[in-house]
Amino acid sequence: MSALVLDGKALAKKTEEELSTRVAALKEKSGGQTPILATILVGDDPASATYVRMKGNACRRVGMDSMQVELPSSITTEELLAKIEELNANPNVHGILLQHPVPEQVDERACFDAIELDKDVDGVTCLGFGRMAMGEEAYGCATPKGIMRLLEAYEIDIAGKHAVVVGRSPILGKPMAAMLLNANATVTICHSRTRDLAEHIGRADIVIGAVGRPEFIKAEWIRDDAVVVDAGYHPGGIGDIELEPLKDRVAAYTPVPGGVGPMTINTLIYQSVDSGERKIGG
Ligand SMILES: NC(=O)C1=CN([C@@H]2O[C@H](COP(=O)(O)OP(=O)(O)OC[C@H]3O[C@@H](n4cnc5c(N)ncnc54)[C@H](OP(=O)(O)O)[C@@H]3O)[C@@H](O)[C@H]2O)C=CC1
Ligand SMILES: Nc1nc(=O)c2c([nH]1)NC[C@@H]1CN(c3ccc(C(=O)N[C@@H](CCC(=O)O)C(=O)O)cc3)C=[N+]21
Repeated sequence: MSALVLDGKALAKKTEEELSTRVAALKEKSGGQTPILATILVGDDPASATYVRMKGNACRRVGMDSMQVELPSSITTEELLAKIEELNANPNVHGILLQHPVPEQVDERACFDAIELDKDVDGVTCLGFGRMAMGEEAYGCATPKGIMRLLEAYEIDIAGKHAVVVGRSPILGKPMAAMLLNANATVTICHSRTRDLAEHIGRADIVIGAVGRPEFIKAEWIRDDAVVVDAGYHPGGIGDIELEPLKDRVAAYTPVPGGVGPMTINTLIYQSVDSGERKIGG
């Protein structure tokens, strides 16, 4: 039997149609105002520049504006904090994205946490994470929230299932685990100090690959009928999971590309529209 393909690209496209309608309605009501997402790119890493450009393009597709801030790689923490404060104070800015990673002399955590909670549409602040983890209202961290939206759209059962998250980074693995826990999964979090990784993965009903190493998670570790979510992305369209041998024996999987990536961007835009509606009045 061939597996269900969790098509993030298609879901993102469909959602963009709904978002376009909401943005147009907001514009109509407010005499021309649209939600605005400010993106901050520090330095000249070409991959980061591409992602930020894709985020700006997605804003345009739904009729939103974006404000693209580009800063030199020599910037200090203080300078970046000052820029974030300026965007916090700008009433025309409804969401702020600080692209990760920033240069190593910059305190990324301090800069993420400087983002005002109601503009944290990428879900990267400690406060937003804490609220989300406690089940309070907050914008979700974009990649894990995008994965949750994808699983929900395909009516994948989570409650009572054993989910194994491989990776515990602040903007992916850790919030992913909290979201799955809130959805009543039994959650195992694996990381670089985990022993017997293959055995943990072998017990998973749902596997989330977020390791950052190409095809590090082997197909043979994953059991038949698992739901496989590959959050990894490497040049050439390779994920963190060896997907090819799984395609005819698991229950469902996210393709790379076209799975998690488009949902990350879509979630950022979705939450920016939510923020715009709250501030402009939807
Ligand atoms: N599609 C999308 O929208 C996005 C995709 N990504 C992709 O997701 C992947 C992960 O990204 P990110 O979370 O930022 O990466 P990080 O490098 O920040 O985190 C990687 C995690 O994997 C763990 N890890 C590393 N080696 C091993 C190992 N040998 N065994 C078990 N765990 C290990 C690390 O453990 P430890 O904590 O112990 O160091 C860490 O928690 C990357 O491929 C990235 O490109 C990321 C963000 C968005
Ligand atoms: N503050 C912050 N928030 C992020 O969400 C964030 C970040 N920093 N830093 C980097 C990672 C990476 N990331 C991706 C987004 C979309 C695709 C994506 O759409 N990929 C396409 C393919 C893209 C291509 O063709 O190159 C796909 O998977 O189909 C990938 C990766 C967001 N990130």
